[in-house]
Amino acid sequence: MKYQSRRPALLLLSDGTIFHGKAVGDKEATSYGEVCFNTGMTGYQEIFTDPSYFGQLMVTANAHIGNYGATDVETESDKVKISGLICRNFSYNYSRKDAQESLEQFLDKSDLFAISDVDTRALVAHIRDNGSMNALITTDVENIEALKAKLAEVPDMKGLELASKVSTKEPYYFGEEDAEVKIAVLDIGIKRNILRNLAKRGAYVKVFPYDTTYQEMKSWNPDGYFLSNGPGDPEPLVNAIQVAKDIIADDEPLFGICLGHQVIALANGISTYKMHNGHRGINHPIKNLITGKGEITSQNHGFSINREETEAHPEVEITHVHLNDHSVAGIKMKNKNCFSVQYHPEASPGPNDATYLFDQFIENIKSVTA
Ligand SMILES: NC(=O)CC[C@H](N)C(=O)O
Repeated sequence: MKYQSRRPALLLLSDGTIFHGKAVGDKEATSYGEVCFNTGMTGYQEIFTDPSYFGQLMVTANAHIGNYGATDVETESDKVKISGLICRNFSYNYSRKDAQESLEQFLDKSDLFAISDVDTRALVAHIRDNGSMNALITTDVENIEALKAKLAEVPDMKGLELASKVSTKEPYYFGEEDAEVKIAVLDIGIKRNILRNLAKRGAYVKVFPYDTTYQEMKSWNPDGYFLSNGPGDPEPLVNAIQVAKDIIADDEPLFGICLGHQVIALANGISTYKMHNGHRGINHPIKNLITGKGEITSQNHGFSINREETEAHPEVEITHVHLNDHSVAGIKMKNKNCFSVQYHPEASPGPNDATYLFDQFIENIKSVTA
């Protein structure tokens, strides 16, 4: 049954282009979101559960998805966060000793709708040339005109606040209580591997909901602060930007990743913009301008910070640059204990070239607590 008579499905882009495929699974479904592609060859489970992808339809550029199955540890949050999956070949079978279930079973638990047998090479080229846009995937292949009207109502990613949709509702702790340093995290969509990386370096972490104020975080008496990755446009994150401003004003140790990096830039009056196409993959080249060394990094972002404004800023220095398009990949504040990167040192998936940034953060904290 799985290999025969599969339901026809299609992808409709907001520019009217249609790509045909087949539904994975047997249900009727329609899913909406901003279409984006990830070029990583592995790490699909980590990608699908990354909260930064909330509200996005994911195209996997790799030709085979699902062939190494799923586990309950290769996850970056409690459930699948992408709004739909578009792939070339979906593997119902899997082959790996440690896998616990098939990708189909794993996606079913989050009720995720996926379509396969799509010409993803043509699709990726289309999105690359025409830029990011909203789209839908559906099994309702006879009702395109009605679906077009619904697609037109899907909000644009630019200006969209999504952190509140994925942030924790209640504060929680991570790591050992008797750890050397205490770090307060503002959760605007955090990936688990960031928490693992902090705890592994001797930090006890308290994770706060997205709308927590600096004063509330400070009352826990942390040694340092962290602003997480997350979905959506950074600009509407009024509270997070205020929290960053307050931390910087008090000159407390601060580190930000991806959305957190963009929030730190906005707190410094540097604007952000929506990229033609984001960076999503696990082989993005970065140059560290302080050491002169190259890094291969994991990336997932559709917004970026304004390069000219950063260069002209008297208190902010560019520390890392993306070698493909020279966009800003990292900054630090010249006279404050604050730095951030646009990419993902926690990888998951991806290479570990940049994990030194977590060591640097712990050193930054210890330099003031010692
Ligand atoms: N991974 C992230 O934190 C992504 C940040 C932001 N949502 C962007 O797309 O640029």
